[in-house]
Amino acid sequence: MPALNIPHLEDYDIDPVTGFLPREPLKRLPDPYYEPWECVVDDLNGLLLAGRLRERVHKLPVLDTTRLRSQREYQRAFLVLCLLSHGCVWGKHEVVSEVLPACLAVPWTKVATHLGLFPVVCHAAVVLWNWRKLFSDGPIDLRSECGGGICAGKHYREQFGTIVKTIIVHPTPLHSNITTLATYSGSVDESWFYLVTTAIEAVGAPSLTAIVNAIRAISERNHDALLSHFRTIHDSLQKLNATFVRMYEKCDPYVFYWKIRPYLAGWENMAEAGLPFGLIYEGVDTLWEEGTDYYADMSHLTEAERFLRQYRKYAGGSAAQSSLIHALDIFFGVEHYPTGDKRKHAQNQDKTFVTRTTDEADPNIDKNDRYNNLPATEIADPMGNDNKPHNGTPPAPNRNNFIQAMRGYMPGPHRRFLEDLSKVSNVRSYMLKLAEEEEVERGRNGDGDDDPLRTELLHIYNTCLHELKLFRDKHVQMVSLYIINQARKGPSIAHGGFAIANGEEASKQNVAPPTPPPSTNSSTATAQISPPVAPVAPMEKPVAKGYDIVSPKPKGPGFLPSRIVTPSATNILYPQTVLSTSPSPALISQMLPALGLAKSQDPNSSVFRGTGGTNLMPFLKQSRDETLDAKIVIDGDAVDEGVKVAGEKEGGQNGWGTWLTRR
Ligand code: HEM
Repeated sequence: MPALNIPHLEDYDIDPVTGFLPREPLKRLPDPYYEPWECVVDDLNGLLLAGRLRERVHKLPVLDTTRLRSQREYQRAFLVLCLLSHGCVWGKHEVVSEVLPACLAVPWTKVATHLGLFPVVCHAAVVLWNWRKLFSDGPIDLRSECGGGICAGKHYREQFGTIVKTIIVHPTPLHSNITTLATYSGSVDESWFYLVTTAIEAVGAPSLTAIVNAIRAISERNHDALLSHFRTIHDSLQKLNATFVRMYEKCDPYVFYWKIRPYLAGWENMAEAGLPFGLIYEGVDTLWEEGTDYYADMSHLTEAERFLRQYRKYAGGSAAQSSLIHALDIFFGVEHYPTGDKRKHAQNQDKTFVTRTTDEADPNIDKNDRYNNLPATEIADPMGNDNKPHNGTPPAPNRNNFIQAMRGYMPGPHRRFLEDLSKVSNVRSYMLKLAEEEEVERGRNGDGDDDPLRTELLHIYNTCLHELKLFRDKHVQMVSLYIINQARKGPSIAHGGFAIANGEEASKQNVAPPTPPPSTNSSTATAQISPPVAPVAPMEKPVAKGYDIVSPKPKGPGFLPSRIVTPSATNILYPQTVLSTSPSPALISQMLPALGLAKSQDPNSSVFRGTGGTNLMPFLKQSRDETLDAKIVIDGDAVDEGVKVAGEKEGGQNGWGTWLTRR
């Protein structure tokens, strides 16, 4: 049998201990030449709050990226440029900017190209390269041995001058050992959002070594070793799930949706957020290409085509870009298909691979979704490593959906790892072969007892898949709470904290004007308002509902409010004081350009978009179901029936997660 080309983690910038995370990211670029960038990052939150980030950015020189010396320096530069660029484009309560100035666009594009990325914020920037340890000898974890958690009541001996004191650290599972290097909003919620994901990468790291070792164990037919690697992966998956739900502890869904998420949006499918064509990278897409002396002749293009050529479109940051989850999917043979394509993993029915292609007409598939039109990917040689599929059936899984597209947003070496892993990962095929043997044995003896190790392997394979499916269950619940519920409820302070129209401008728009405080320069506030809103019906008597925003009964088309209530004593500095007398969230969304991706949505709407532009609920639920489909069934029984029942209780209708999402 030809030797398998099993990837070595180190060849792909993957650490055997920390996985896709570097041992420790660089905290600051060491060359003083890059201080102008670092200084703006130091002031980022303050500048955004003051509405002066763009002003400061425009004063930056166009720095040369050839002075960056190492991969870690490039990674730090990329994070810095993501922070400045997304801050600059989305602003804070400002009209979105569709041009990125050359001082950011040029170096960002160069650094991104070096790292194999697109110049847009991504999981690698804000999660993999955006943390540091608080105690250098502690773990990269949200549970710190130093602070307790797993070390109940640990005693520390600390020396104070000549006195040695014993300090008892009280155990609490809430102690953590990591913090972020930077955030857009300056909020602890944003830090926590990234840190939970960083910790997930850390607890998932041992599974990467186990994945490559398991593939090796299969090639050596070493079942004992294979079982041990499966156990490592199972352990990682359990920790991953336990870490994942800690998101609820310190990341408030409201803050996430209204204050954090807008910064993570990209410029694809973002017409509603104010970028209908994408973003112009000033100084990057010129007619002349300096390096090659190439002149792009555009004379054959229409004026409209030339206009559109100026813009670039990229999806925004999402943990869908986590190489860890992709690696697990590849290893277990989880197949993802275009959203709406309900094909099953045919193995469970007839032990063949799926053979249907996307050419078949399927009314559920959105043909206009570019993620549904990607080329098919290769899959591993099943079993024989001879490029011939197992059982002679054609391996034609077509992983051409959003999840596949997200690989374009991973660092080049990590993406290559996934590609190479796909070529050698024969685990599923092997497990199918074991399942066939088990079935034959059961047919013969009425049980599969002749090889308990084989039964155990099949069991743990399914149990791991069950954990992965649980992760996706919990994820769907989390997305409901953090996105869908927030969008439906609308901003909970009068105007989401955004500047609102006053005086003449407001009356033009039939918006009740707030009274500015005496010292306020009204022209600055009105300058923010641009799109006209549909006329609204005359006002009725206000209805106050405690701290809730007045929810008017919709009349007429859409969900435009039937009335707006005049604030009697408006105080724009403390808008909470006029909560019950403010315009409805729906109207606010329409009158303000500055909400970006944060929008209230019709509660009856069924389409909610992710930062990557997916119709997120059908997409995420399908992804979860596809994980379940990969389980191996023998004679109609899942090999892990017991686990399934227990898990379903946890993720089912009466679980605490469900309670949370109903709040
Ligand atoms: C507040 C927490 C979170 C929210 C609101 C959230 C939201 C979303 C959304 C909207 C998508 C759809 C894709 C898009 O359009 O961007 C998505 C996909 C995804 N997210 Fe999250 N996410 C959260 C946390 C996480 C964490 C901590 C992970 C861990 C790695 C994660 C992993 C994924 C993965 C792997 C996908 C791709 C779909 C799949 O494989 O099932 N998410 N997420």
